[in-house]
Amino acid sequence: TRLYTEEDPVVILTSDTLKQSLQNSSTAWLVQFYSSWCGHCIQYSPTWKALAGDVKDWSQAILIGVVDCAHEKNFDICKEFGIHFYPTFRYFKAHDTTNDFGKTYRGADRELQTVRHLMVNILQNHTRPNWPANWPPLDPVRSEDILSLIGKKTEHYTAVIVEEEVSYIGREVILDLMPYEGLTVKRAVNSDKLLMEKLGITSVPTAHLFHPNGTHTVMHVQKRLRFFFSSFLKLLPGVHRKQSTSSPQHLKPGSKEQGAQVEWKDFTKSEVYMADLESGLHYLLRVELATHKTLEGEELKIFKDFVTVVAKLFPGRQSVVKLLETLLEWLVSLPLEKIPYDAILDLVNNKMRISGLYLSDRVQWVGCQGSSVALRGYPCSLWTLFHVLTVQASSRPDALANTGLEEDPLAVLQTMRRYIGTFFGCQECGKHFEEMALESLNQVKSVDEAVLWLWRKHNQVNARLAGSMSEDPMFPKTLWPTPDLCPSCHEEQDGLHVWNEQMVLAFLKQHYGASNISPKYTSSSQPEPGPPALEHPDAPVTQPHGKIHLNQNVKPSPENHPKHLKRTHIAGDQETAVQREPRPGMTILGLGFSSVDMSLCVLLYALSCVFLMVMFFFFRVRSKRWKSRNYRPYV
Ligand SMILES: Cc1cc2nc3c(=O)[nH]c(=O)nc-3n(C[C@H](O)[C@H](O)[C@H](O)COP(=O)(O)OP(=O)(O)OC[C@H]3O[C@@H](n4cnc5c(N)ncnc54)[C@H](O)[C@@H]3O)c2cc1C
Repeated sequence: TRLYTEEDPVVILTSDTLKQSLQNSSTAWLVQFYSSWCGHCIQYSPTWKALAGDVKDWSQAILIGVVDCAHEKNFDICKEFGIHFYPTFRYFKAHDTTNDFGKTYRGADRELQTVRHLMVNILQNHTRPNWPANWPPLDPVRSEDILSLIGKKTEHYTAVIVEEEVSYIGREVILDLMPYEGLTVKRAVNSDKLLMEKLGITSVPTAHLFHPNGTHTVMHVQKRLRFFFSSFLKLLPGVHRKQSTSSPQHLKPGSKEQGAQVEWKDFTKSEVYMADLESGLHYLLRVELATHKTLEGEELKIFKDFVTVVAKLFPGRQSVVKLLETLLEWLVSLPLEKIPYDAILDLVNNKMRISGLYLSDRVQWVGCQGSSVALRGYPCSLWTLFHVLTVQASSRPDALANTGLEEDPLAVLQTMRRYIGTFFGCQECGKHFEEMALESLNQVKSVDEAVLWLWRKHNQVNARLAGSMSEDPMFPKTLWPTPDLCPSCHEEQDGLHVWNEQMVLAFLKQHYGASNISPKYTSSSQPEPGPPALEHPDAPVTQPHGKIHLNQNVKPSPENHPKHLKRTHIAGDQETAVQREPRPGMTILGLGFSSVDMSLCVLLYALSCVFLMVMFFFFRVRSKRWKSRNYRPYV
């Protein structure tokens, strides 16, 4: 196997792509020529990958590449570039037309922080003569340029990092923020006495933030580290990742899309919202599952396990938990090998009108709302649901007793893995998740490790998707929890950001714990229980039978979209509805019988047949015995 794959944040270069990538490139390059059989290269590969991940946001200025010189295809190109030893590190300037073979880095120190500083130097010095117009300056700015901002209204924020001349933090933060718009980051040095005096700075590094309205404040971060400064700036309101021209246009909160008013719901990042969890369950049970007409075999088992885990662990409202428990009882007690989806839907819709069971069919994204209808929503709620479930499994160890899943620290994660692989509409996501599970799930030995595993993998997905089309510019994908949510979770070791996992675990248990789930925006319109609903299948489709109302905030992605559902826009009613085809049922004497009714009938019929047969044989045996006992032959 190769040391680097497409999944890594490095650019894999070959004889076909190396020269054309380097020549007159809009970015500088730092390329490692390695050999996959060289022990040093193998040992060094995790550092190189970590470095590439660490500077992923710098990619408009400098890219990290690799060339495998042990690959037959690259023999000639490595010879042409004069590579004699492995690994060899070469850097190449941006906009270079000379076709040279780059400069070799000969330093013995290849630690991540040293190489990152080298990259800053490459950019600053090596590229200085023909500095690309779209690159932010890395040299310190003059005090006049900063002091002139005081009291001046501007269109965006300006952040000024004031530090020692030799410090790299300012330049690293400038590069970290390169793909973002809505702010400019500058660097100043503490030898600028006028600036120090005017801004009242007594210790460095520090940062000042000039707001668009002309005011300026000290940037309050819990730790004066690169990651804290960068993270603070990325999360400022109005600061978001630049969108490529092909990306969809995004909404500002409260703006209009397709004529429908998107009602923005205020929320806080430090809470989890029951409305998201319930909307996710609604989507899962009534939309995603609807693509499977019947459940049987492995699919049925996976669904049963999913319902078991959710019914036992979901810290939801009583009406929802009762509904899930009823669904579970029904699935467990019916010895059917094949269950039509419609029967499940009838239960989810509480067709039997059992008092106190209810799952709203309105989609209300709150913490999961996106700046556009196509972003966030369901997948966000699914992550949230599983984080909540892993935390519940660790805080309520007996909750899964007598389910067959007790004693298994992996119960929630395995259920999630199988659900995602079998039912989750985004197949690619399922494939990636399965790869991650195959790689390390077997190392999870306790329920606490399960909580951390899911957090780690979710961050891995965030890192992979940062800057991709599915990222909501208003909710950039970053390492989570961000320092504003959990300062003690973050530390720095040898210039590299590291997690304090003990703190992360404590934070996850608090954040996803039952007491941090806010009931705000949950719908309370529970219908009054009435007599069991017997409907004519041809009658106008009314809720809850068959018609699923989604408000404008939901738009299943094409891959999630059930094929047999018709999407319609209801004119005048700013609501998108998904209307199901009329379901096959049975009409007797004008009365409609649902699949639940039918299966109960069949079950009762079978039971009464068995009962009658038992009675028949019982009396036959008794009458034989009676006859033989009382038989007196008359001779
Ligand atoms: C299992 C799974 C696999 C996926 N794979 C892909 C994929 O391969 N490609 C793709 O394009 N999309 C994938 N998605 C969708 C993608 O991960 C996001 O869910 C989607 O883009 C919406 O992003 P979001 O901004 O709402 O944040 P999400 O990533 O959905 O996160 C939801 C919320 O969880 C919290 N959070 C963020 N990170 C963490 C963490 N590390 N630990 C705990 N909580 C956290 C935050 O509050 C965040 O708002 C996947 C979704 C799932 C459920």
